[in-house]
Amino acid sequence: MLLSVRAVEKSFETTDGPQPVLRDVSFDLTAGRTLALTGESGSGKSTLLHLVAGLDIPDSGTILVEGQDIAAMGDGARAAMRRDTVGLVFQQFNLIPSLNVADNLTFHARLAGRDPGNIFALAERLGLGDHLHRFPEQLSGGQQQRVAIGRTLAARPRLVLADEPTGNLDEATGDAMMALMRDMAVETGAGFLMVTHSERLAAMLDDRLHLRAGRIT
Ligand SMILES: Nc1ncnc2c1ncn2[C@@H]1O[C@H](COP(=O)(O)OP(=O)(O)OP(=O)(O)O)[C@@H](O)[C@H]1O
Repeated sequence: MLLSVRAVEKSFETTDGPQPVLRDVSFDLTAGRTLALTGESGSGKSTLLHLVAGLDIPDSGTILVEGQDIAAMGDGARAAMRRDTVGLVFQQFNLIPSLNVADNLTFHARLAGRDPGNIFALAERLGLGDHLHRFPEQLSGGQQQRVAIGRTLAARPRLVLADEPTGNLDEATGDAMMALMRDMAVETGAGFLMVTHSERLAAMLDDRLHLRAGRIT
């Protein structure tokens, strides 16, 4: 199994004491499948995605990525897992301002020691074919977002995690980018987990997980 989440609980400390954010969350994601994570604002979606990405640790329960318990890993092993196995697409693009589009697109693949593949073909697919030599500040927000998506996918992660990755794009471009992310993830045999508020985007994926007040419903 690519991803197994079992009985995960997570609370955050507040001035009123610990506030439970995730309660008894369990699900699986198989390689090659796509899963939408939906739920109202504050239901715990981003918190769950951060835990799966190894950016935070659950209070109890287990998260296995390719059979490895990420809470049991040391910091170094968790960082290596994030670099080698997981690809993140967040709303903040975090492009490297001093690198042009071509070098931003290949950056993560090189960090992970992978061949980024045909960057021209990737740029064409992203609608960035004419922009490979531009720098991030010379791109629109939507174009920067497409670079961020392409950079993640060029590293061919086995688990692709996305948090509202098309939030800054118009509907048609957002749908096209979602389809591209989904297709590229599936083509490489990866699993794809995406947080979204959009019923339309959720319906484009194989399966759906809905959170209400931290529980799967
Ligand atoms: N680091 C933190 N410290 C304290 N509380 C937090 C922290 N991170 C999240 N929370 C709280 O946990 C709850 C769930 O937040 P989370 O960001 O996971 O929700 P979400 O479903 O992704 O919401 P949205 O759709 O608005 O992004 C919220 O009540 C939030 O205030």
